[in-house]
Amino acid sequence: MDIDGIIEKAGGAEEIAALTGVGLEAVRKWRQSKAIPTKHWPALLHVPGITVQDLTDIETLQERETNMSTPCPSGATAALILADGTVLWGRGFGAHTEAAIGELCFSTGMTGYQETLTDPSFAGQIVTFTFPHIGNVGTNADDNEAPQMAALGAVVKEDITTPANWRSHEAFNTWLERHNRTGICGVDTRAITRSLRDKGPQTGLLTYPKNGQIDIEPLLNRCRQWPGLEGMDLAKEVTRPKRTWTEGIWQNPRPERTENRRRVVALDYGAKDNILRCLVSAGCDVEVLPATSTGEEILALKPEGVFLSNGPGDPAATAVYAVPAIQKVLDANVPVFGICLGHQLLAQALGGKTYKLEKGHRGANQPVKDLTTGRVEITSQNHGFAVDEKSLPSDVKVTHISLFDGSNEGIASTTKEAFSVQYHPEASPGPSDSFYLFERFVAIMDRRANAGA
Ligand SMILES: NC(=O)CC[C@H](N)C(=O)O
Repeated sequence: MDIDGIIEKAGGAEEIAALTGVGLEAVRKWRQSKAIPTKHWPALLHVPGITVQDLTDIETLQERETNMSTPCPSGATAALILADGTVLWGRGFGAHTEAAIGELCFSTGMTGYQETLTDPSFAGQIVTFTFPHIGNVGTNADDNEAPQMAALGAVVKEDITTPANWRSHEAFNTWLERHNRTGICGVDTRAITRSLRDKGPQTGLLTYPKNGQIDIEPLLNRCRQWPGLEGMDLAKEVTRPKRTWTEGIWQNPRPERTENRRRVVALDYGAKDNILRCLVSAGCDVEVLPATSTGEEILALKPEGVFLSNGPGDPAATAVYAVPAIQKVLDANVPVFGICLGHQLLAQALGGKTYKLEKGHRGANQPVKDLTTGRVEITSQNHGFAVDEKSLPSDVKVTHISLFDGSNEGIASTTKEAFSVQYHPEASPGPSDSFYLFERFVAIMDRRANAGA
């Protein structure tokens, strides 16, 4: 509500002047300056119908207008613009850009910024890190989850310092620049996080122009025109060509199984490399196929199991080509294991639906309960969509739930060898509580091989 709205609510300028005792002249001044000095708040709050929320709304509106008309404040070289009109000025780093536009999200992980930014699931998104010291351990050649950086940009609190870690090969800002991606620091990441938690997902625009000229109005319009992630199939943009994957994880919780290895086809909807490493370490020989592979192409490789990877975008959009392929695999009675986007695709292939979460889960400390064992796992997560449990047919059971908001975190078919989880058991970054799922997948294939299936 703006000033005029408040005055109207109180019955007009004369009325409000009389009720508050501030005088008509003062009320006129509020109108001109579009602000109400806080010293007048207590009197205003006695006016029937006027709430603290009304007055804070005005403050926010006014701040926005000041922000928008302010030319780049001294020292600021970049800005993060939100679709609701909020402008956060800061210092840019990495590659210059006039406008990087995407869904603004936040991740609460305290480690693993390099893994997060190279996780293809973040395509179409700008990541705000709630942990303030991003870039402090630099970057290295081993921690990428994919060769390209998928996230559109990074929003961080503190300035990027000289890397302090023996594994660092390159400073975070030069690494970002080499990946042609932009960062902004010096912004209030807590305020962004609160706003995203209160209002839900929002479009953000990151600008760090070479010439230093930032004109907010046209950029805000561009930001508002971005259609949002819903309906976007991004898996086909980040998927990689067919390849054989042979590398296992570096710190294997168990010795790698060298005998009776299982032939697995992994569908790459935007797969993180560490998932493929986990499959290899658990005992799989992994052939990776691109996202759009058909059921026939998958089955032609005679897999003993099919793995469905994580990935970006709206699972309902990717389902158009992925679900028919997965259904072919299920019809052929080949065991299926899915992670994150793979979980959402399996749920749809089994007859369920997905929806956009009001508050996405992103971070490495998300508690999940395994309903079959009662055990609680601390998991790594990164998703903005979820499986709608109400849409699941009766032959699909819920196996895991989030202890943060009760949303679905895992399913299993009661008639097929198919199961999946919404979280990231490969945990890169994150705790390795959930490695057992890779072993569970291999155990299913072992059982079938031993039974001569
Ligand atoms: N990490 C993932 O696979 C994310 C899946 C999906 N893009 C989501 O946001 O829910």
